[in-house]
Amino acid sequence: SGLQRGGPWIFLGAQGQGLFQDFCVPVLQVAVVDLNKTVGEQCQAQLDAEFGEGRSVFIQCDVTHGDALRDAFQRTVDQFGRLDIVINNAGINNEKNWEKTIQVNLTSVIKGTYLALEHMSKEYGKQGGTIINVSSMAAFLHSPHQPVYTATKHGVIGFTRAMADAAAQDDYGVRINVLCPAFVDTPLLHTVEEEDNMGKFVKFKDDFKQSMNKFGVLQPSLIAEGMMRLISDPSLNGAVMKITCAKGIHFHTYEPMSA
Ligand SMILES: NC(=O)c1ccc[n+]([C@@H]2O[C@H](COP(=O)([O-])OP(=O)(O)OC[C@H]3O[C@@H](n4cnc5c(N)ncnc54)[C@H](O)[C@@H]3O)[C@@H](O)[C@H]2O)c1
Ligand SMILES: CCCCC[C@H](O)CC\C=C/C=C/C=C/[C@@H](O)[C@@H](O)CCCC(=O)O
Repeated sequence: SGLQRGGPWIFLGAQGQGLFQDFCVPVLQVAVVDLNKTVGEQCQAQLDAEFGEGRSVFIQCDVTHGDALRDAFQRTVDQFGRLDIVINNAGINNEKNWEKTIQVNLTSVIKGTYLALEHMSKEYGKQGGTIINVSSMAAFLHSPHQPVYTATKHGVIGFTRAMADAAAQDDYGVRINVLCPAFVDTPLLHTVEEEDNMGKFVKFKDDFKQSMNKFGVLQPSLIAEGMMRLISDPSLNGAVMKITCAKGIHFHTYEPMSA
């Protein structure tokens, strides 16, 4: 991957579980892409403080706006000269406006992956790279309060595994993996309390809290560690990394299909 080269990253969905403090990359160039200006500027200020000015750029962008997303990739490449790592992390939890949830959590991950390939794949004459698509343990443990969120996170896994096969078979030089955290201590967790987000499923909020108590809540630093492993291990392609309090960082295994 580009990690050894300290190559440019694009990180879509900035709040990103407060991840940046926990990435220990010696030479870092990163574009933080987020809808929320305050969050994006805070991330950039953290990066400036940690790594020095000029290594990062904040690009305000709604990932559901196709042209804006394309521009965000182009601006990143214009600024840093190339792209090595893409993390499709932006996600929302909105069962009331569930079409938007599909747009952000699934459609934009697909678009972000295709744009990443345009800038990194050998198919396009580029040098290779690595992509992480963020799913969730919700894809493995169904719960009544998030049917559409759950569907999108299933979709992210299916899309990523199929694309990883395509990348390997057609020699894109790009590894594509998926990361599935359990509950993580970020603002997203609080959205389950809000009728505006959950619609009629808000009545299950106590069940949701019970699940959190049962399974525990992860700190963002462990998610950063998982991402670093996906980025730096050249053997990983099509991997489904799970991160839970009980088992830490581990991988889902699939039974081979019998004929
Ligand atoms: N927090 C958890 O418990 C948890 C668990 C499993 C998976 N996840 C996944 O991790 C990812 C990050 O979530 P988080 O917990 O850091 O949430 P968060 O709400 O703290 O951060 C998500 C970021 O995405 C940005 N974003 C939302 N919609 C956007 C859009 N249309 N365009 C651009 N940016 C947009 C937000 O502004 C925010 O900064 C999501 O995909 C989420 O589904 C979270
Ligand atoms: C409000 C939106 C936030 C979404 C929250 C997450 O996306 C949903 C996380 C859902 C479930 C987490 C379950 C965790 C379980 C584990 O601790 C573990 O016991 C399961 C182990 C299964 C395995 O690893 O094979």
